[in-house]
Amino acid sequence: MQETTTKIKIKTYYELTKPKIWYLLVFTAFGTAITASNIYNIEISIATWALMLFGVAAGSASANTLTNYHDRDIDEVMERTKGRPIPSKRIFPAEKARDFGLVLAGISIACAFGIAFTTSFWNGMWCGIFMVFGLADNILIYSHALKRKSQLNIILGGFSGGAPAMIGYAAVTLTGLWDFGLIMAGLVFIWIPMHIWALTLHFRDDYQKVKVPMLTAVLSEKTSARVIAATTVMMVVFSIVPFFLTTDTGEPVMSEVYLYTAIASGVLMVALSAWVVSKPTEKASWVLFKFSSPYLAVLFIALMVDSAL
Ligand code: HEM
Ligand SMILES: CC(C)=CCC/C(C)=C/CC/C(C)=C/COP(=O)(O)OP(=O)(O)O
Repeated sequence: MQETTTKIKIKTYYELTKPKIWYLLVFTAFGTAITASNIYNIEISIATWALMLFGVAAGSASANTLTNYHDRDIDEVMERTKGRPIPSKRIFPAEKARDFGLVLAGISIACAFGIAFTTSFWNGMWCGIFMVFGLADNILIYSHALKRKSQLNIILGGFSGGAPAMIGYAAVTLTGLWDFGLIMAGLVFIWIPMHIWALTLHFRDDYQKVKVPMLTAVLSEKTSARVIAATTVMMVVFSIVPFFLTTDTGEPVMSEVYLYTAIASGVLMVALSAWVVSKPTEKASWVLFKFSSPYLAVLFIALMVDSAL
């Protein structure tokens, strides 16, 4: 049956937001909220869930849409991105995408601050602050300011990756926000280099074509593979930190369930990164990249399960 034009348009705008990416971003907010709720025994209202999850989805979708709009010139050239809605003219003029992204940004900020009415005033204020920070860091600092200029673009531009986790936590409680909340957001931040540098090693020719200085598109394949392995080891070592955290009553927040999950999944990632070092081929880096998202999801599942035990 012929798909209606409206249905095609909705699917195209949905595709523009890069849903595969914000599914995981929303999942980190969800996982952080469940973990905080279990540790401090706090009930999360339906209204708070709705504002938090929809807000993070809208915020991440907005960031992805507005960075797609900003990068429409290089996306048209890169093999990996030239089929996207803006370069392929399935959304035309491109300003329609920009306006869509701006509306989503407004909705996401309203949702985040709205948590002031469902949890409490300062919870909502902090959620709003983290949302504005996430949008600004990803759109302005990463995409506009650093992506085409600095080999460390994903470092300063990567803090936004932790914003959903901070929003998920602050939506539930401000107790432990700057230690346990920050650690969970830090799991996402420290995961980014392995995640993206494995991908950019795989697509190095694409990035060289558009002169985007991703570190592993600029360094030699051999050095890039070593950098990826080093960031993977750093990520795996950091992933064990939650096991040593305690509440202010000295209660450990995690048990061996989380510890063994983090170690087992970490060993797999280190082994994959060792494969990239031994054979810095496009295939090895692609496999490491494809495993990176499930790996992060497994860590957040372990946090949720262990905090419920
Ligand atoms: C500065 C930070 C980041 C950069 C530069 C980055 C870059 C990328 C790129 C270029 C892709 C491939 C997209 C495509 O070809 O369609 C990708 C995929 C993805 N990213 Fe990231 N990313 C970053 C942070 C994050 C964060 C924080 C998350 C979630 C917590 C995330 C989740 C994903 C997911 C789920 C995919 C799809 C993976 C797959 O296809 O298996 N990314 N990312
Ligand atoms: C709360 C909030 C708003 C948080 C925002 C966090 C966020 C959207 C992170 C996504 C980062 C990301 C996937 C960048 C894509 O890089 P790229 O544009 O270089 O990828 P591309 O080459 O595929 O276009």
